[in-house]
Amino acid sequence: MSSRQVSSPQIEAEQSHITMLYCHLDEARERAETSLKEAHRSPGVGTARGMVEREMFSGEYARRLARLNGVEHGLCFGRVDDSDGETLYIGRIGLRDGDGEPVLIDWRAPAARPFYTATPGNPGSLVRRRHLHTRNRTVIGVDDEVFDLDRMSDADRRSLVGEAALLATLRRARTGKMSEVVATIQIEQDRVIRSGLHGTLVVQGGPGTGKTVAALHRAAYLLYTHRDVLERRGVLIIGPNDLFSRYIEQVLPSLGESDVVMTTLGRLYPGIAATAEDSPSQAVIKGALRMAEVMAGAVQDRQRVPRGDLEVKIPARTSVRGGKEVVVDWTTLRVDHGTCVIARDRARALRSPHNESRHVFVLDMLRALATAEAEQYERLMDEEELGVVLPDDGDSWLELPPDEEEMRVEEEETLREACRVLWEQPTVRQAMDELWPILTPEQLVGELLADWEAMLSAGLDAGEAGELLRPPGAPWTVGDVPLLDEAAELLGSDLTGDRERDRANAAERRDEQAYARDVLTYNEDFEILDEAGARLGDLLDVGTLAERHHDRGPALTTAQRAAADRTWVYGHVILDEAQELSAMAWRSVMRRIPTRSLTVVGDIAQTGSAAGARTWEEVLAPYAEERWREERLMINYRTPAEIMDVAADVLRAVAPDQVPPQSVRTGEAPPRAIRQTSLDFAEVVKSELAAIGEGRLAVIVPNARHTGFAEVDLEAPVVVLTVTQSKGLEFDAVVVVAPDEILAQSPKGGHDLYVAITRATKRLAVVHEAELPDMLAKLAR
Ligand SMILES: Nc1ncnc2c1ncn2[C@@H]1O[C@H](COP(=O)(O)OP(=O)(O)OP(=O)(O)O)[C@@H](O)[C@H]1O
Repeated sequence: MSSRQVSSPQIEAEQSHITMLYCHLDEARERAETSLKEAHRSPGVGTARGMVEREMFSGEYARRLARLNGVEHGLCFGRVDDSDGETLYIGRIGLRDGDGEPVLIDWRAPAARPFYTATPGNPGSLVRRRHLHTRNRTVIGVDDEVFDLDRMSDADRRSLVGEAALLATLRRARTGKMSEVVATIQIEQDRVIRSGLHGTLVVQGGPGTGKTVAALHRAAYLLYTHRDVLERRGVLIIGPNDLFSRYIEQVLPSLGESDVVMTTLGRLYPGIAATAEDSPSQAVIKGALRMAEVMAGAVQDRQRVPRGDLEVKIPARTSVRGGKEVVVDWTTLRVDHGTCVIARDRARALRSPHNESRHVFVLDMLRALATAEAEQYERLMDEEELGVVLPDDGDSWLELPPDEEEMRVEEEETLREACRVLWEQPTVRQAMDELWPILTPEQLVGELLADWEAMLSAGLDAGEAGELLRPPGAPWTVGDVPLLDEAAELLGSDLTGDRERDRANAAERRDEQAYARDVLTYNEDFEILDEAGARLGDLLDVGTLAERHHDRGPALTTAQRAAADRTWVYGHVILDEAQELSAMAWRSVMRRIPTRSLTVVGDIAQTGSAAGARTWEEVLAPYAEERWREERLMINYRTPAEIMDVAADVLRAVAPDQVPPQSVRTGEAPPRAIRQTSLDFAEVVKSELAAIGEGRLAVIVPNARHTGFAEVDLEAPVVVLTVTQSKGLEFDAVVVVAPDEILAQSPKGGHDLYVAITRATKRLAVVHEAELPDMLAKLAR
């Protein structure tokens, strides 16, 4: 194979093709803009149907416009020529000319695949792969890889010069934001990206092997290939923290895809944004699967019966004083202990969520109270009758004995009415709330973790409870989120008062669905075609349309609806830095994807959380058993070989069974160690910054030294981070401070050190005061 840069006539030829493509893009944009404006002006606005149509059309056109705007930069980046003389241009989206002929192939389309998979040893039918470099809309360079010089024309052969597109990309200074790599996807990454939608795919790879970038391109590929399912159900991407989400947020929009839900483990439970971290020992306790039983125990403990009989005071006599009804006499109703136990057990036996079975418990208890009230009343009557002689009117014997069934119905009605009256009594409600309260997940978890005895009763041992005990109202930690999610499952929704509303809502939804079906049928002739020729009916389903009609506010995208709904079931979930998830966190994630259509991305060797994964087999066993597949990425695109050599020693010391990835680049400055009597890193930072010229630098410090640093701005030239914060990120230069303290800061300290030193793309300096750990012996002094 030869690889060269082509001469200026070739660049000119490519320029005219690129100019033509941008013309098509502009036209497509104009069409979308005009349609959007027309949709806003569409007739019938004001009527319900008009509003729905307007919402529906403008939503779709706005999305299409955003997609077209997102691909402006680097619209076309490649070209392949095959042995039959056919040429295809590869770009971020597909475009057709006026005759419907494809002029640009979407990188995700099957026809584009040879651009990524052809190798010198296995070129398929390709004779040449060309990378086109553009700035704005101008072609500034072209790289060719020629697989079959013999099959090229003489003119083409003469025009070849070369520089590997990949290496040029990798050498660029970092900006603080991850970029897409659509022009230089490598074969092993292509396999990950195009792996089928179904089932669980684990992408295991060392630092810098492109796991994150491949997973994001996979999201774009899956949305393109399975748009029907995935636009309806949504794609969820879960990252380790907000900083990481900010780092990757531009990748999908720049690939023309913005309709995904991006979240973190701390935000998985809607309404809570947990950022605080637990200590390693707390994380281990909260993360163990056993916590599911503890949570169930905590719920059971909130389904109480009194120690003895239940006694509830209710008003016996009231009188109106000063316009107000006041109680002048109370009476006590008593329900024996056994009856209370039966009521509790009957409600529990339903196996419904706590808040939903409260209804059954309360009804049984009200009946018992009403019966007690009736008995008391009868006793009173009997007592009164003892002293009173009824006048004999002589006729009473004539009354026929009442029919048994009639009596039963009458009694039942009296009982129900008595229950209803009792339920109005604050004292009765209070008693019910004490025995079987309506609980929110926040109440259950918050109160449990602030109550040592409650934790013991729920199933934790004294040591564990002591470890987790915290003041009421303490901030939520990331480790609390799976507990809240578990609690939400166990508690269910609060049904009191909601039943009627639910019923009304369900009826309204049915109407809306029928109406939406109507609109879609009505619009069958109303052909809105996108580039792929899809009609409205293909773009929107009845559910989505009905939902938009229902909201009546701004049209909600699937992503927006999904993000606000804890019980939303996604079409696909991508889990990054997945090695950090505890067993309880896996449980929460799996709830959102019962089909197990999941991409799990991570590196067992980088596990920093004490509750994190040791093997993928172990964490996936409860959910996917043997039914998952693995792709391994072995080439490190980030860290140069000089730094990776040092990192490999660390890995050997802390995880000898793990294989370090091979660096694709060499030739950067040797990483060095600087011993100082104080750990003042200002001078080192200054000299490293001068050495990289432009780009970004990170100082990675032990947790205990990370105090007083403001909110991290990844686009600033220098940031100071903990190892946890630096996970998944990269910088041109990295200064690691006090490696001995990083090693000692947690049971996974060695893994943390491995993560810290593999963040650099060019330069690494280690500042230390204590003796340098042996595993860093290869650093230059
Ligand atoms: N095919 C590629 N073309 C260009 N750049 C690439 C390619 N693959 C990876 N890179 C670059 O390599 C760097 C590392 O990629 P990424 O962050 O995805 O790795 P990772 O495996 O997730 O690393 P870590 O485990 O350390 O988080 C990024 O800058 C990414 O853009």
